[in-house]
Amino acid sequence: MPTTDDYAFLKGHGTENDFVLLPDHDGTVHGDLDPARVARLCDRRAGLGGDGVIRVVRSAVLVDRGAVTAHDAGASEWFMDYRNADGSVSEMCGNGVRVLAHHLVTAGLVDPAAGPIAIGTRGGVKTVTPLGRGGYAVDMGPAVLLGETRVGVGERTWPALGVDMGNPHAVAVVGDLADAGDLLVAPDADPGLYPRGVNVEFVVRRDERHVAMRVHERGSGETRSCGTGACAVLVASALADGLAGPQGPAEPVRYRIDVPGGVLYGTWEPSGRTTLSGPAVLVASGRTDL
Ligand SMILES: N[C@@H](CCC[C@H](N)C(=O)O)C(=O)O
Repeated sequence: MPTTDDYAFLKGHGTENDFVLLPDHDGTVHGDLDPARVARLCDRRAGLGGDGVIRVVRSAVLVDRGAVTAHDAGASEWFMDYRNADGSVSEMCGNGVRVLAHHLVTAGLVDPAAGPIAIGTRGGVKTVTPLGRGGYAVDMGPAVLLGETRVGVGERTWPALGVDMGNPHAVAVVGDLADAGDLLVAPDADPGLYPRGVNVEFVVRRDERHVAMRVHERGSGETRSCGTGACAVLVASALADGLAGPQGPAEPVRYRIDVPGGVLYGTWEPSGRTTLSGPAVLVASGRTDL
């Protein structure tokens, strides 16, 4: 039976996409992670505040429970059990997986000298490589193109490209990032293409291979950054700029992606795989009674 002493947490962020981390190595503390509890933890006034919760748990625990597939866990020791701020489950989080890797390294739970850190996610295993000074590169896997679609905010609509990065995205090029309005409610999107909701990115060009984005995250609202969204934006931008075909580029294409909370770099490889680089920061640790 867990006590409040078990309820350890850490708080961290990647380009200000912020998360509550719940160490629960053997899955004995948080059970199935109640959605209402996640929402309370993420509440910015009555809770700790966060765009999502990451339960730090051994992959084998979730596989044994039938909570995730053996494919998603692969040979990883650690799993990113990710929840959005409203308690809903997401397959992947590109900023969160760097923050989790940083925690595993700083807590001595993995040896960074042993090579890239494999982390299980519901979007498959991701490998994270420390770059030094709190920077990490993540092999985000292939981007799967979902085709042309449309998104809307209020009366305005835009053409968008659907991209699956393990989780679903729609990327719309806009004239000005302010065109997306206050993003207090989820943009309109095609429920046929996105039966489980979608993360929507609005993009403007800044320079050659340099774009800026805002995002409305499924289950969390507007956030200061989204790593999977940045990779979707990378792919949509490279296609729009004629630097790649649907299968990927002939040579690696690298973009700088400015987000409200900082700067990310994404690379689309000829193999079709994408890599995301950016910072990971831990800001607090403690115990919560929530
Ligand atoms: N912030 C994340 C994505 C988090 C999950 C997303 N809201 C979803 O529901 O798919 C990122 O950095 O990728």
